[in-house]
Amino acid sequence: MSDHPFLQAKAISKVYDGKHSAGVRNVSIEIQPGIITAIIGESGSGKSTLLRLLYGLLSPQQGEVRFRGEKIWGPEEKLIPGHDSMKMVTQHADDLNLFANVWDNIATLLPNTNLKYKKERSEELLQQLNMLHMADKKIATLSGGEKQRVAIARALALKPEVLFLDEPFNQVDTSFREGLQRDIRNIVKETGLTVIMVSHDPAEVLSMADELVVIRNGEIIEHGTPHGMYNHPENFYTAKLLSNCNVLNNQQAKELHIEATMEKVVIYPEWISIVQSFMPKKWIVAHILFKGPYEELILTHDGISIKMFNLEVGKYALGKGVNVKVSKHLEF
Ligand SMILES: Nc1ncnc2c1ncn2[C@@H]1O[C@H](COP(=O)(O)OP(=O)(O)OP(=O)(O)O)[C@@H](O)[C@H]1O
Repeated sequence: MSDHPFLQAKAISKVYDGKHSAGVRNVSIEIQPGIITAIIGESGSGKSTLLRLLYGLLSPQQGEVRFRGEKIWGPEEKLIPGHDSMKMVTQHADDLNLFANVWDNIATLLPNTNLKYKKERSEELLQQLNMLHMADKKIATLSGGEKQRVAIARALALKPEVLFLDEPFNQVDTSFREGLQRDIRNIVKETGLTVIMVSHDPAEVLSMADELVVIRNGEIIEHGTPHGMYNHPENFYTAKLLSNCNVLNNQQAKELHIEATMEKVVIYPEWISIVQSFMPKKWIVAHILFKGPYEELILTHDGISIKMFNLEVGKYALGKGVNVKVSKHLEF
């Protein structure tokens, strides 16, 4: 075992020409092995830039990236940048041979020196990604989600230690996404693979990642577990990234019996519930958005709107008056 950190960025910066604020500035981060780390942030915050710097696709202008103590060289320093133990899959799954079948797309990456191993490893990869039944299918006939599975199997063929995923599920149907996310989690659990992913989808990162890293304007502002960050975000920016939350000022919050000391009050929709009460019903059901298993209700009162989830679908009609209770709130 080496004493070096697994994967570490030390004060790295990459600022694009002519854009003083765009890119990544003075970022230090240590990636833990064997878990899924997700980098999240609003559009243009520098997520992809950070991922590419860690992978060696971009060279930092300052600072350095080290993998097990070994420097990761960028494209300006090395003909084949990065490290053999790292692979990246983007949303386009673009290195597939469209005219070959699934099996050949994977098997061609494995050496011919041991044909038994080649067959067993191809089978294992297809099994891990639930594609064994599609081994004979031509890539061109696959759906976006199936292609993405093959791209991931290819990336894993030579057993890299780190897999980078850049918005990997963007082109994948929602129904297909959860299965793929589960399979990746299983691979991480079974093989000890390290995954570093970029995503803008809160549901995806909350369910997939072990560690979240939040980036704003090219700087890391906080990191932690999905559970911890969701329930106790240090920053308003993080709360907004992770939840489609209600934001009120402290005066408006008084209408919900919240005496806030700070200016902004954040209430996640699931922290609001309708209660039976003899008090006058002051909140009016202004909109109902049917979501299948639940409804999203917009309640209004005195120019204030709040959003909540209602599991008792159909119970509250438009225009009905209700009373509400808030179980929790955040202040910023
Ligand atoms: N090659 C480039 N040349 C100039 N500016 C760039 C380049 N690549 C990215 N940028 C700028 O750097 C900033 C960060 O971009 P980056 O792609 O890292 O953000 P992101 O958080 O991944 O965004 P998104 O979620 O929209 O993909 C943006 O303002 C972007 O316009």
